[in-house]
Amino acid sequence: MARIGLFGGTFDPPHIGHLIMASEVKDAMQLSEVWFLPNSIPPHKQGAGFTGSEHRLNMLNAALEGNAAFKAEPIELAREGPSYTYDTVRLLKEKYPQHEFHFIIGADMIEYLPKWRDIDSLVKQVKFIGVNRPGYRTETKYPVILVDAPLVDISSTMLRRKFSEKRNTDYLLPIGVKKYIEENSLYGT
Ligand SMILES: Nc1ncnc2c1ncn2[C@@H]1O[C@H](COP(=O)(O)OP(=O)(O)OP(=O)(O)O)[C@@H](O)[C@H]1O
Ligand SMILES: O=C(O)c1ccc[n+]([C@@H]2O[C@H](COP(=O)([O-])O)[C@@H](O)[C@H]2O)c1
Repeated sequence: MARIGLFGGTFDPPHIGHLIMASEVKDAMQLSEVWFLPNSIPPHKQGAGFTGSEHRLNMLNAALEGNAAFKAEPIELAREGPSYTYDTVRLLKEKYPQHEFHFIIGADMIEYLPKWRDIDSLVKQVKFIGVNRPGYRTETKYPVILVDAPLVDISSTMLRRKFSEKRNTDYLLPIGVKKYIEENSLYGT
């Protein structure tokens, strides 16, 4: 049985905060791989306007290049409607009954867990691994295993703003992702 981390996100764009947390959780929880799940329609960002799935998947692949234990799993992109984690976990458990899945979330999502679809069943299906994030609390009534990772106060929102204002983004995201953004004129570049 392989221990797999599932890391869901919008990844618009992926940044080093995502990579550091995945890497720290992999080490702390002795995971063999982390599968990054770009969502199709983020359940709590509906109507917010985000970059198309194809660009987000391409940016994710660029971010994960060179790490054989990290891969993009576009399972949510194949489904219509909001990407509820409950549906994703059910499908993955059917497809890979031999794996033990751990779902990685940042502290903003720990706070939001009470609002997740079918959360009381979901916590029985998958182990939640929570990572600290500046400005958010990690206390919760749900069974979340906490992993302490170096705090990085970077968000995709901050990066989208920096790109649109033509400000410096060096070292905040992988160089391949930055190149992709500039080549495809994303975020007003
Ligand atoms: N700097 C960070 N520290 C800890 N957790 C993070 C960090 N950035 C993102 N996460 C977590 O990564 C997951 C995916 O996040 P997402 O792709 O929405 O990135 P984001 O930076 O929060 O994006 P946005 O600013 O657009 O809301 C979520 O569980 C989120 O809590
Ligand atoms: O299933 C839900 O109800 C639910 C509600 C909010 C967020 N999520 C998942 O949490 C992950 C992080 O979400 P986001 O929007 O911060 O990228 C992503 O995989 C989402 O699909 C899931």
